[in-house]
Amino acid sequence: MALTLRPDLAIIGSGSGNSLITPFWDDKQVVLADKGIGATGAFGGTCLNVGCIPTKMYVRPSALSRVPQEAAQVGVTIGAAVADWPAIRDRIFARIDAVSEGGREYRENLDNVTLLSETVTLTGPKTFRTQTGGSDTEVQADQLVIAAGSRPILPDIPGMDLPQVHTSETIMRLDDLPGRVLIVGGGYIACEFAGIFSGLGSDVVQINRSQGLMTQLDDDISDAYSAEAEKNWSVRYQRTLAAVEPLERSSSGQGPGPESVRAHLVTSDGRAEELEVDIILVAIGRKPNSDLVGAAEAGLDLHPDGRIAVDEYQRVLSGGQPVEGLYALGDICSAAMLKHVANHEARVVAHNLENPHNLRPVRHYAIPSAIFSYPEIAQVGLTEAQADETIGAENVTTKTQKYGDTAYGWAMEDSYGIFKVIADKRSGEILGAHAMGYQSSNLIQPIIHAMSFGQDAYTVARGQYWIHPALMEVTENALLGLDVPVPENAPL
Ligand SMILES: Cc1cc2nc3c(=O)[nH]c(=O)nc-3n(C[C@H](O)[C@H](O)[C@H](O)COP(=O)(O)OP(=O)(O)OC[C@H]3O[C@@H](n4cnc5c(N)ncnc54)[C@H](O)[C@@H]3O)c2cc1C
Ligand SMILES: NC(=O)c1ccc[n+]([C@@H]2O[C@H](COP(=O)([O-])OP(=O)(O)OC[C@H]3O[C@@H](n4cnc5c(N)ncnc54)[C@H](O)[C@@H]3O)[C@@H](O)[C@H]2O)c1
Repeated sequence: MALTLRPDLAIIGSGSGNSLITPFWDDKQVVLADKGIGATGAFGGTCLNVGCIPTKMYVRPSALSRVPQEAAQVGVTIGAAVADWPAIRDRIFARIDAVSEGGREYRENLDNVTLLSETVTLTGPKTFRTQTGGSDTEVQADQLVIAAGSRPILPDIPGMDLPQVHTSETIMRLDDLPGRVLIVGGGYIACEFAGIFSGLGSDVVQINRSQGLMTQLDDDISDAYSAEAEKNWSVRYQRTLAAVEPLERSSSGQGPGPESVRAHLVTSDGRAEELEVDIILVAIGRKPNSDLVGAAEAGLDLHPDGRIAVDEYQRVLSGGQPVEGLYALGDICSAAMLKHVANHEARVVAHNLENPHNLRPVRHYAIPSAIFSYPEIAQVGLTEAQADETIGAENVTTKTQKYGDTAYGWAMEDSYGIFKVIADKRSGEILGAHAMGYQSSNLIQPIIHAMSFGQDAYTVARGQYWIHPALMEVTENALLGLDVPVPENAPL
């Protein structure tokens, strides 16, 4: 028999959606539905279980494994690093699994929250249906938030169901460090895992369709990063994966191990190549889960890439009009699939759910991101090409500061770090920044701050002390190198 729940609020997705259950709802009824994520069906969404947090917890040991190399450049000999994959993996997931399980238990034990650990499908704009314990449950909510995220894309080619073929959802739980890894893709996930595995000691081959890695970034950064990556692991451009086949150990016990696979690659000019590896990571993008929740069938508007369409208040659109009390947030609707964006949208949605007569808009300006690869990359705002197109190249000023030309860069013996700032030469307005190098995700924060609060480049550079000789002088010097006006009574 069908059970019908009529909560004040229903949420699909326990990632960023979980944070919507504020004290405001303590005396009201909430339904939270999540099917679980990754190999363990975990509670709490992508970032915690299979995304930002575990990847960065792998980045740290991988970076430490490179210390002997870096130390040698400044005259210190350290013995070869040995990465203990099971120990690294277990440290990471002991912490993460406990947080995820604790989060699930907390929600299960709240009197005002019903947790449905099932896949749910919309039956109308604010109703959905699930199967729990063998009986249908229908949820008819006063207000509904769709925060169902995104999932990895797998190409439709032979061999994608082999156990050696992974996405970011499974690769972090491997039994052992793989000897030979093929990474398919040249974006965020591919570049982060290429950095992780090569640092820990695997032989990494990364293939990408285009010429260059992270080609969506500013050209100078994409070029510089690609050049560094080529030094640190094997990179092959203009190739795609066509098929994967399993390889068996020969009867003589010789040849590839029982768990190897042969990857069939195709070059852009049609040549076939083969590669034997232990595992393959496919990281060619993610798609929004709007199909999983049945958004189109429920009459919701979708972008061509499958994202749910929302207005500036994160209200879901149907026939071009916002549906009252229906919101979406995070990867399922956002152009920027980033956790800090999903978190901001969740704060806006939380406010709007609680204050339907005083809606607040989202702020999608100066959205930064970092790629925690080796080297690390960080970016915010326009690329130089976008700035040229937006305000005319004659009005654009840029400065690229090398880490190696600052005092701390000398201390590090840095040979590759760069920090590029782009500004409007007429006003000093900062339009963007793009950096590659040690801690670039931190060095870029003053630029994000300045762009968010409308501070001009000169004032930011000279209106505050910069600690000498900290690495942050890279950012200061980049700003000082811009050809921008000095405001009247400018700080000295
Ligand atoms: C490997 C990796 C590394 C990343 N690193 C970073 C980083 O360093 N920095 C950064 O800013 N971003 C990073 N991201 C992106 C970031 O993780 C996402 O942008 C963010 O987690 C999205 O949050 P969300 O709430 O929209 O979705 P999610 O956290 O994915 O939550 C959606 C939930 O909905 C559930 N669900 C989906 N469909 C249904 C359904 N029909 N019924 C019931 N439940 C359903 C899913 O199981 C999931 O738990 C990374 C992503 C990946 C994959
Ligand atoms: N540090 C971070 O903030 C972080 C880390 C990981 C993921 N993310 C988020 O997750 C999203 C998804 O990451 P991603 O790396 O999967 O996607 P991506 O969009 O960053 O990169 C996809 C890559 O795959 C290539 N590609 C696409 N189709 C292909 C095909 N058929 N064959 C071969 N190559 C193909 C593209 O050229 C591109 O290089 C990112 O865009 C980002 O928003 C963020």
